[in-house]
Amino acid sequence: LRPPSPVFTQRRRCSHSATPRGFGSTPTKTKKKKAKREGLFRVELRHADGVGAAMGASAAAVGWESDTNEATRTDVAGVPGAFVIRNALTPKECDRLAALANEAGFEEAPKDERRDQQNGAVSLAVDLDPVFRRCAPLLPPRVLAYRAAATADRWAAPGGTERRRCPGAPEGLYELSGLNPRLRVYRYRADSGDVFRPHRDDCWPGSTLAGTVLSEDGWAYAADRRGRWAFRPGVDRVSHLSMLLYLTDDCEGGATTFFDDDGGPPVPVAPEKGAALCFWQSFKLGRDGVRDAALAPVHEGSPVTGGGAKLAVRSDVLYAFPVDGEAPAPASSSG
Ligand SMILES: O=C(O)CCC(=O)C(=O)O
Ligand SMILES: [Fe+2]
Repeated sequence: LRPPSPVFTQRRRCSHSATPRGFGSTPTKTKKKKAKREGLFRVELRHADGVGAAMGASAAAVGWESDTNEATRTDVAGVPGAFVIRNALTPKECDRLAALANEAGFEEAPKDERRDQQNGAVSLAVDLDPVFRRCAPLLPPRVLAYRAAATADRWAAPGGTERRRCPGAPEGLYELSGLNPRLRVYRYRADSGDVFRPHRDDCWPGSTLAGTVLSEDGWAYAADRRGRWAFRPGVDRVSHLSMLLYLTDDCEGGATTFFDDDGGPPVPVAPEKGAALCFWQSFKLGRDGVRDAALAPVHEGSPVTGGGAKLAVRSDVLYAFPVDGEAPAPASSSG
C-alpha cells in the first residue's frame, strides 16, 4: 500500500485555506539580504515535505515583558465558541512585533477576485510561550473531537471539555499544549483594497521553534498497514482554534467580521491592541472531501476605511493528539 500523499501537498490544493504560510519557499536574494538585518534570523524549516527557509525573531528581539496586566476573557456574543482575550500582548510587545514584521517585509497579495487573502502578509517564526502562559488558563483545556454522536460516549470528558463533531479527526480527548510559533502577520492599509474575504479557517499542524530550527510536530505522514495516517498520540500536535493577535487599533474599520450560516446579522470584532481573538477551525486535515465545519465560523478581515494600518498576527492554539484516539480513514472515505 502506498502511503497517502503528505497533508501539506493536499493543503495547497484546498481552496478555502488558500493562504500559503510562506514557509518552505525557495529563498530569494532579497530575503537573504533581509536575514542579516537586526532582530531577525534565518529559520530552517524541517517537516515531511523537506527543508525550506523563513524569517524568525528571538525572544530578545521581541522583548517579552514580565510585569503585565492580567489577561481576561470575554466571549463574542452571537459567535459560538469565539472569545477575545485582552492583555495577551503588552503595547510594547505589539510595537516590537509590528517593527519585526515590517523589517521582514510585507508581501502584497494580488487583488485577485479568486483569492480570499488580498492583504499584505509576511511569515515569521516566533516562540509565543510568554503569550501562551498568559492565555492558557482562559483557553479550552481539552477538546473532545468525535466523528458521530454514537461514538462520542466512548470518552469520559472531564469538566471544561469542549465537544465538537469533527468527521475528519482522530476521535478522542485533545489536550491543550501551546501556540503555533509559525506565524503570519497581516497588514490592511486604509482605502487600499486590502481585505481577507469570507472563509473558514482549517486546522494546522503544530510546530516547535528550537533555536533557528522550526520543526513540524503536527502529525506523522507515515501510513499504518491499513493505509491510514499514523499519528503519534501525545506527541503530534494539531490546532483546533485560530488565534488572531491585534498589534494596532488606530484604524477605522478593519474588524474581523463573522457571518452567520443561517443568515443572522454579521458580528464585527473591532481590533484592540494586544487582544487575541480566538475561534474554532474546521478539522479537514487539508482534505477536500470533508464538509462538516465543526463549528468553524465564516469570517472576513474587513477593509480599513481610515486612520493607520491594521496589523494582526495569526497563530493557532495547539492540542496534542489524543492518546486513545484512532487515526482517521484517508480522504476518499471521509465524506
Ligand atoms: O485579519 C483578520 O481580521 C482576519 C484574518 C483571518 O481571517 C485569518 O488569519 O485567517
Ligand atoms: Fe481566517
